[in-house]
Amino acid sequence: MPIIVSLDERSYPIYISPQSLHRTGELLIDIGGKGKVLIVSNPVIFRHYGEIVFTALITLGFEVQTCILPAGERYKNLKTIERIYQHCAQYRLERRSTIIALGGGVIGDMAGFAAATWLRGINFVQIPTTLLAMVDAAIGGKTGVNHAQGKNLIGAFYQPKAVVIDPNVLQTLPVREYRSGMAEVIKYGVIWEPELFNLLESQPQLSQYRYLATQDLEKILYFSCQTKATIVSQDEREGGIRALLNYGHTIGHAIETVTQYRYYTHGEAVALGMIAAGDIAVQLGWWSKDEQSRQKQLIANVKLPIQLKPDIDLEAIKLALNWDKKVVQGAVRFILPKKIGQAAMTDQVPPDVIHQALICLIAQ
Ligand SMILES: NC(=O)c1ccc[n+]([C@@H]2O[C@H](COP(=O)([O-])OP(=O)(O)OC[C@H]3O[C@@H](n4cnc5c(N)ncnc54)[C@H](O)[C@@H]3O)[C@@H](O)[C@H]2O)c1
Ligand SMILES: O=C(O)C(=O)C[C@@H](O)[C@H](O)[C@H](O)COP(=O)(O)O
Ligand SMILES: [Zn+2]
Repeated sequence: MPIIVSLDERSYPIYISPQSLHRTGELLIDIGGKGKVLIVSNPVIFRHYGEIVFTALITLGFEVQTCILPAGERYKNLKTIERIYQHCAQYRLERRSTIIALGGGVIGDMAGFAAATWLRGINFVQIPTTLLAMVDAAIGGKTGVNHAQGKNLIGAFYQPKAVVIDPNVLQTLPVREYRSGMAEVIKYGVIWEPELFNLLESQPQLSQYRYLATQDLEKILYFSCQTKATIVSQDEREGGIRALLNYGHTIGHAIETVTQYRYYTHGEAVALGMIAAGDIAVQLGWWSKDEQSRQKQLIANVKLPIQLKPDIDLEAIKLALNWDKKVVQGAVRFILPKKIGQAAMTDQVPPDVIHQALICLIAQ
């Protein structure tokens, strides 16, 4: 049974099943897809999985074209979106046509934004190929690109018609990207799901995909996708509870922007952001030193970074915080943990507390 993101007429299924890539055609028919399909991907991912998806669609009568974009966060911008539009125009995509994102969060965010805006919205399906995109980016309808001033500043809420997760594709995922996805999994454990946190803590080896037993990976995928689906179903446009999903992102996004996406993957920056947010929470008396060390230990067990490179300009990070989308009337708002499985938002964090958390992040 798929997990459902429940949003009235915009509700959609998340299928998690090995070999589901081979069933892309049937799944697309199930959700009413017909006619033209544009697969948006990058060269590495398309080399691994493009043909499977292409064939699955062609054999069921779809008219399939491809749009292969350069890989990397630094291409997540409006210039690349224009390339997708060129393909949409060249292949005359119509309102009933479908864009399929075959890739990680970068491809998903961009393909989704193009789908949201081409002809003011055409069908969109997510086939995430990174752990991070499976558990987070492909679900919930946040689409968009970066701007020179900051991360994801341009975008739209636009839900996919389905999310198709084939865990087998993780076999080719580079280990650094697997770890990056684990950061968002840890996030769910801290903000929402203590059982997931305990499951992660109980793993003897978390740092590589191949060390995880199949049933544990399945549980991790289900817990994570279910958590995201539950939160998004309650608050599609981040008017309230959805902001919890931004745990670790306030400082994480600032780190990514200031370092121009060169040093850290998104998940690595979020891991650092969670440690800093946890430290702020300790300073404010929101959560215990003991829970902060459990969080830090888990992050370290995954072999995600727990320290910021010393040459990074802390003042620049503090300035970049002002571009966070949660800012209200100039006040930066943080998601802070209260206990494992519970977090809340506050705009009452004194500047010296933020400064101290950043200093701690460097000097450990
Ligand atoms: N929309 C959302 O809700 C949301 C949530 C979280 C993150 N994001 C965004 O997602 C992006 C990060 O996504 P990501 O971590 O998936 O990184 P990514 O999309 O950059 O992919 C990472 C790398 O893995 C490679 N790759 C992907 N799948 C592969 C596979 N199966 N085998 C081999 N190589 C593979 C890609 O070519 C790429 O080089 C960021 O831009 C972030 O802002 C969005
Ligand atoms: O889905 C959400 O809501 C999230 O915040 C998930 C985050 O992991 C993700 O990185 C998201 O893109 C960040 O959103 P933003 O609004 O801060 O750009
Ligand atoms: Zn994220």
